[in-house]
Amino acid sequence: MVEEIPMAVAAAGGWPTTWWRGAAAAAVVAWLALHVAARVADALWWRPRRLEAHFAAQGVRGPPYRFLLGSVREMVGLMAEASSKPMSPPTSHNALPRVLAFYHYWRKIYGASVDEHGSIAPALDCLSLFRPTFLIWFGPTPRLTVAEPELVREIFLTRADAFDRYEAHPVVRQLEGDGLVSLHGDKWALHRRVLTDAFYPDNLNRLVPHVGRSVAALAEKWRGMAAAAAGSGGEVEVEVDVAEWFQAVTEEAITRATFGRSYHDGRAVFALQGRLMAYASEAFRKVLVPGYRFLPTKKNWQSWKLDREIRRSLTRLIARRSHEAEEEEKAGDGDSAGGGFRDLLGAMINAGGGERKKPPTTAAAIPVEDMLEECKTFFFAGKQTTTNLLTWATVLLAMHPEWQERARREVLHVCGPDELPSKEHLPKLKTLGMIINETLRLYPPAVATIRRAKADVRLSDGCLIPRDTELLVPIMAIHHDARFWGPDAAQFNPARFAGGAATAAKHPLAFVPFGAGARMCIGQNLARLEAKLTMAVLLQRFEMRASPNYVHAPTVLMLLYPQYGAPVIFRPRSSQPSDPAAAS
Ligand code: HEM
Repeated sequence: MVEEIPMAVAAAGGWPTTWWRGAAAAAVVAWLALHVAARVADALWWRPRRLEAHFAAQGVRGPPYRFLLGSVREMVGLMAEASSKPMSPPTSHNALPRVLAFYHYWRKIYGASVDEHGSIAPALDCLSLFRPTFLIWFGPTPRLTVAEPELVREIFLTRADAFDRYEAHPVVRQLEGDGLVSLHGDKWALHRRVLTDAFYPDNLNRLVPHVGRSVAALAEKWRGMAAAAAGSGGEVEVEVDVAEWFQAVTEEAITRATFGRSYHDGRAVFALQGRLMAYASEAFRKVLVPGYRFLPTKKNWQSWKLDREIRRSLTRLIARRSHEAEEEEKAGDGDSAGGGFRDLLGAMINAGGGERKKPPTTAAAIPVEDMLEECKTFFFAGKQTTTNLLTWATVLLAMHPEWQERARREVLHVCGPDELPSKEHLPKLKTLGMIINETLRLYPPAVATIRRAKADVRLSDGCLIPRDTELLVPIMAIHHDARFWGPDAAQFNPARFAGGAATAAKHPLAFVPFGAGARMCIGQNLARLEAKLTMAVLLQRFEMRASPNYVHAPTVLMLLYPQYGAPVIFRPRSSQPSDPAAAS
């Protein structure tokens, strides 16, 4: 062995040089390792500790930061425990402790002290004014929870330029698409400008007959099921899980809104998108397994294949629509969506104007790739959110027969017992509007939203929020806060909205089911239209009551769901319209 050394030394250019090089390399490696270790230690330990101290100095407290995990383990534990038991009592709407269990628990411990009259405790520093504000840790990232409407105003409206939309996890982004929801800067502004017109009520009103017919078709099916149950000796009624069935209504509406006259092709694409979302939601449950979405599992293969298929179909559809738009332009016919309806895809294609003369895959105002992502976003943002609203509204009407009867009287008075509600009818359904608002207050489909400070931000009260701090706005907590809604905050009382949404609470920003400011939900008119229309058609045709199989257990998995489904019993009303169009 000993003799071999000189040979190796010779081969490497001699002892001294090799020794020197080896030592230098080792030193560099050691320095690099130390540097990386210091950076990692700083990111995972010292920085969180410094931030903790920074916030503590401003009077903001929270659960202690734990290495790497932050508050996640406790948060998951609190949420799991809360969702292990249904609501008690079962008719209660005090759902906050169950849905945002971590928030409810920590707010009691760390929220700024407030006396029993709701006054701020004296001698507190600036941020304490924004009761209840406290700090939690999403891994090593600080997350300030902010449930004070004045501060929400600053985040969403007056200082919105200082905050960015939170960057969702890649699995969530795969679900929601890289459309409006996740865009920033000029690209977001362009898309928002191009799409806004299509969401104006005058345009959406053209969807009323289509959506109305799809609800009536659903009602016909349920009537048929009730008749079949009676035929086999049961009651003339049917129990359905509305959380499942309403998906057909919302899918129809968002497909029409997105594709307009290309509805049939669009429907095929969105059917694929629905399957893709089912796979992606499964991946979402495994989100804590790093890299899971890249593993060549059978499900992942299938979802990659589906994704390719969706892209191919949408690209073909866009190419065809672009060509048609060009032909119409030549013929001087500007009505590219047909029937006067301005659909979202058409709006994006037409945004190119003169650019459209280029082949559709080259640069246009909105490139094809971005249109694809935007269509995905509409499907994600528009379908499940509205399904949840319809579900909770139906559950609440089933739980509150007095309000159900009041709403039915109004619907029968305005629309009659046989007619499908029209666009002229909808604004007259005031009670139904109040019920929908109260549903959005108690059970907001989007329970929270997150912003990230783009730079160090000093708020108007003088408090400093360091760059990259996330701000969690727990929409549901604000909606349930007795300081703004009064002592009956946890009760179902649509009458509080009799004077409109802006004045229903003590603060106009205490009701934000669709967010606020420039990034407010672009689809809220569509969601409200679908909700009013669906409820009106069902009230005309059925009496509804809660099923004994229903377990009241709202829970959150991205959105607010009924944990064990939403079975509701529908009994057809005797003076029943039979709508032949709906049955077809
Ligand atoms: C009950 C139903 C709905 C609820 C509760 C809801 C809720 C919300 C909320 C809270 C935001 C703002 C999030 C934030 O500020 O971080 C938002 C944004 C958005 N919503 Fe909705 N939404 C609903 C229906 C719809 C529908 C039908 C569409 C149809 C396309 C839609 C599309 C969007 C889009 C694209 C954004 C992002 C807007 C932007 O950043 O410019 N939503 N939604």
